[in-house]
Amino acid sequence: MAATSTRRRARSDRAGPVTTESVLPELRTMWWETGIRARTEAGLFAVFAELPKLIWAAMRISWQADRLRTSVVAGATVGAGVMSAFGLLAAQRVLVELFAGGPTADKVVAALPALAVLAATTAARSGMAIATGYAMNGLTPRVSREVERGLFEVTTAVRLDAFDADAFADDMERASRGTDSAVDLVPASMNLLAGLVGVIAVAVAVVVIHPLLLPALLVATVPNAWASLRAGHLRYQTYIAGSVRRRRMWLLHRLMAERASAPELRSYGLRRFLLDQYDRVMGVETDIELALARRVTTTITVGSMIGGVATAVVYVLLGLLLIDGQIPLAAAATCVIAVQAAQRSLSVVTYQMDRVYTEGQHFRDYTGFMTRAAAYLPARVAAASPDRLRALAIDAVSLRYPDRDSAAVDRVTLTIEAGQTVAFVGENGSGKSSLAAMIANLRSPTEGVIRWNGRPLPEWDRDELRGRIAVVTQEYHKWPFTAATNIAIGDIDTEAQQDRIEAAAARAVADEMIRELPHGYETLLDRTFAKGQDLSGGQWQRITAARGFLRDAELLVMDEPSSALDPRAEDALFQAIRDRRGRATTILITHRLANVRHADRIFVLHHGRLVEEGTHDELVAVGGRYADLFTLQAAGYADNPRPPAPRPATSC
Ligand SMILES: Nc1ncnc2c1ncn2[C@@H]1O[C@H](COP(=O)(O)OP(=O)(O)OP(=O)(O)O)[C@@H](O)[C@H]1O
Repeated sequence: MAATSTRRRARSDRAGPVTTESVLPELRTMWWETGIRARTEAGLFAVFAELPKLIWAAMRISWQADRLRTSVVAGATVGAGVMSAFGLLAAQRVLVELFAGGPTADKVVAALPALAVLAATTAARSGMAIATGYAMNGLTPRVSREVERGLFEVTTAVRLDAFDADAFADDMERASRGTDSAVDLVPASMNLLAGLVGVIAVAVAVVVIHPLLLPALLVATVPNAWASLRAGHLRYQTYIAGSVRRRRMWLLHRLMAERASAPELRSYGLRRFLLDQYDRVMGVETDIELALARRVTTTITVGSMIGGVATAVVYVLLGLLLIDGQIPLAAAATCVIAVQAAQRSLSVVTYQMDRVYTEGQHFRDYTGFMTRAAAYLPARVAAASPDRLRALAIDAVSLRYPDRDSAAVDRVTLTIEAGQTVAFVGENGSGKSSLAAMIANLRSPTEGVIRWNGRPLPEWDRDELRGRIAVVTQEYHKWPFTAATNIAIGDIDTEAQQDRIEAAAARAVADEMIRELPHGYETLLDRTFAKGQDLSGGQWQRITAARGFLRDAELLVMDEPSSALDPRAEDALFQAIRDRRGRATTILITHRLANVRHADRIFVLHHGRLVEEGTHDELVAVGGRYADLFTLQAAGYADNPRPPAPRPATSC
């Protein structure tokens, strides 16, 4: 047993064990993380400097979301602060009257006007608090909608190449956290403003009573403010540092708990392997969280201790002033009320400052993302409406993915005439899908130009062009909608008509299969819904092909449409593709070369370059790369593809 495990260890050492670092290299610090961390390590003064900007940002987004409610909240907040100041001064007046000499009845009568003012300000403050709460309840969902919709408007509009950049995915994750923060930032900013107005009101009242009490008030509250801000700062740093780790955790969650990965997880026995990864990533995460908790607790404890001592100093100072006869008893009593009110308001301020700062940082991730993502938005040009396709010219076109040394498509030049069915052929990774994606206007060439009727693609109206091209991608998406909707999204701008959907399904050999589903075309194709169904790979591919056929587009790009189809379905699908010849243009990408025999033109790609082109017969006659691939595949169908290897001679 021990020998077996030693052998196993020795073998795994030689092969290089699969470790978290080799599988999850992102766990290492990345350049953009370092940059952001440096920014967060700016001191507390920088935090103070930032608060007005953050509050302003919150006000702006709130204003954009709902002007009326924002005005109500802002007006009521300032009004409540003003009422606090009047209330405090009225309270002092009441105490002055009550502590004056003379019969009690006379003192009460004298205090009545001030008492009335006190009651009115208290009632007004309560009314404003109710108005603020009511307006806030309506404002929050509107703010949430405003920012979230803004984010989705950008994430659905950015060019496809944005998703190739690793930093973009992280940026987007933090931005979506930022949309939640906006919902917290707006009320936090309003509460902070309310607290500030309250503090100012108390400060004014205290100065009126005795100016010396103001610095004492500051001493009593600044340490807590510092501690809260420091804690927020620490939390934000940790959040940034854990961004990549969280993404990996999320991935591991999905891999271990989702249906899609469940069969392979079991068949390859990946349970232990994934749980190990979870433990290691979680171990790092827990250590970071514990270190953070220690630092936050220390900071808050120190702040509270200093704050407590400072409050005691304020009360001692007040006692000394009273004994010394420097302030009357009524003023001293008002002062105790004022100190408590100031502390209440200041604890609101410090707490809300923490929230505004922390949420504000996340919200800045959102606004920063929105700015950076703008660089990935397609250029807006006054574009012409494309006329019906006559010819597509691909002129010295290259595509280079970020962080890849070689070009995926390398200076390819070819022409496709309207009505032709052409095929892109080549080994895995030769650049077929990348070239098709550029022709379909999903990606832009890094060099060269693609012309639709002689004019570069970017000069045509993007949306109209999209309406003329249908694409069936190799990595099709299983949309969590009904079978009918899954086909209808092939022409989402047009009202879905059942007969069109059924006709498209019939062309893609999907009609009969869909009718056999429990609810026919209305069957939900997602197991996460009640009564939802899943389909086999080939059945999904038929639905995807139907989506491509729905529009009967001028240009149809079909990337590996039949890889999972049975022979009968495959034959019917290619018959439907052949039916388009002369009428509409089709670009076909497939490894099943028997299906491209009838193509008008076959383009052979190798390492991104166009190495051969011609009809099937021409290419076979040339005896080049296409002929090799075709012969190799055809041999698999021959009666006796390879002569049996000669047996070794045996002596009798
Ligand atoms: N989004 C991407 N980011 C980086 N590299 C990519 C990306 N997509 C494709 N590639 C690379 O570009 C090259 C061409 O890929 P492409 O998908 O165009 O090949 P293909 O001929 O369609 O392959 P297959 O027959 O396997 O579908 C490959 O080396 C691939 O690894």
